[in-house]
Amino acid sequence: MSTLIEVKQLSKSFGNKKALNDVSFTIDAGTTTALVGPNGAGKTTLFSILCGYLAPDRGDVKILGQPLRHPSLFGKLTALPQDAMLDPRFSIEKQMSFYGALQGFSKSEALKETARVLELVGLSDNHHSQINELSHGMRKRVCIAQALLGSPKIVLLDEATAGLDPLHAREIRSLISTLSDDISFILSSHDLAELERLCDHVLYLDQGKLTAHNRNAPVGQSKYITLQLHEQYKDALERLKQLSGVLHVTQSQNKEYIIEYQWEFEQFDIHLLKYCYKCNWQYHQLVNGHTLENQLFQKD
Ligand SMILES: Nc1ncnc2c1ncn2[C@@H]1O[C@H](COP(=O)(O)OP(=O)(O)OP(=O)(O)O)[C@@H](O)[C@H]1O
Repeated sequence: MSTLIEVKQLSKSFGNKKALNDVSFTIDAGTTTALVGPNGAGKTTLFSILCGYLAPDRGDVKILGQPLRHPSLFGKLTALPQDAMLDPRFSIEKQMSFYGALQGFSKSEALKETARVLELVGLSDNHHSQINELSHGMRKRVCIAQALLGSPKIVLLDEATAGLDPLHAREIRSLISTLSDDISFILSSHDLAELERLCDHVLYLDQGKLTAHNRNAPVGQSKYITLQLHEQYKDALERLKQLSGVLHVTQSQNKEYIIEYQWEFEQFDIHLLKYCYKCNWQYHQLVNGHTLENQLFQKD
């Protein structure tokens, strides 16, 4: 698997404030990465450095094997900033082809490229629409289309679904999921359930310090499954501990259990579901591994 981004010992301060403190990680091709962290953790600073908008104080960054701001990276890494704005005075086609021209496309190529990306985001019928004729979800899709101009390999999306209603947020998630076969996305969001569905690699930043998690990697000799039941059933914790193959069970929150089981146990999920059925428990959700929230915030 080829490495898309390699960051070594990256630091950035604003005055006395260490926004990024000795951050190192790699991102491989074909992964969708979540960038998670509380307010002020350093996410935007990291995005800004990767985009070349901000220079780091220290550290080494390679994107597609090249140093930051290398001319060959132009158009290969793009970003949708958190508060991307569209100009209400111009049609979508006009704005997009303008951005295409800034990327070096001729007028006719820019129009062709605009048509390509608008089709990708499902807005082929809206070339001539003005921004104020579009819903919030459609506007967000236009911004994503803008980030797709020139067929980038890496796209950074800062809070791509923030402020959208559940339906439009779902539309955007499904769009990202469809496009992620060809593009490696790095998504920053405060919505852990959203990142859970879309990402296989998590970068967790807190006060400028980073820990990385591979959500699919088995740990040691056991595996984990997170079970959410519909109700708080009597003795569920004790009964789950009795199930064959189970090594350890913790109750992470009301109605939710993290079950550690023997790694060689095949189809443990089916085994567990049959057990739920036998106990007359209705289950709400079954997630292989820890839920992202548990993985990041629970010490067990
Ligand atoms: N231009 C700046 N000048 C001074 N301090 C800054 C500047 N940019 C960021 N900081 C500080 O650096 C730290 C990291 O900020 P950053 O915006 O990267 O966090 P974030 O994780 O993106 O936060 P949020 O989730 O709230 O968007 C914060 O303490 C912030 O106040």
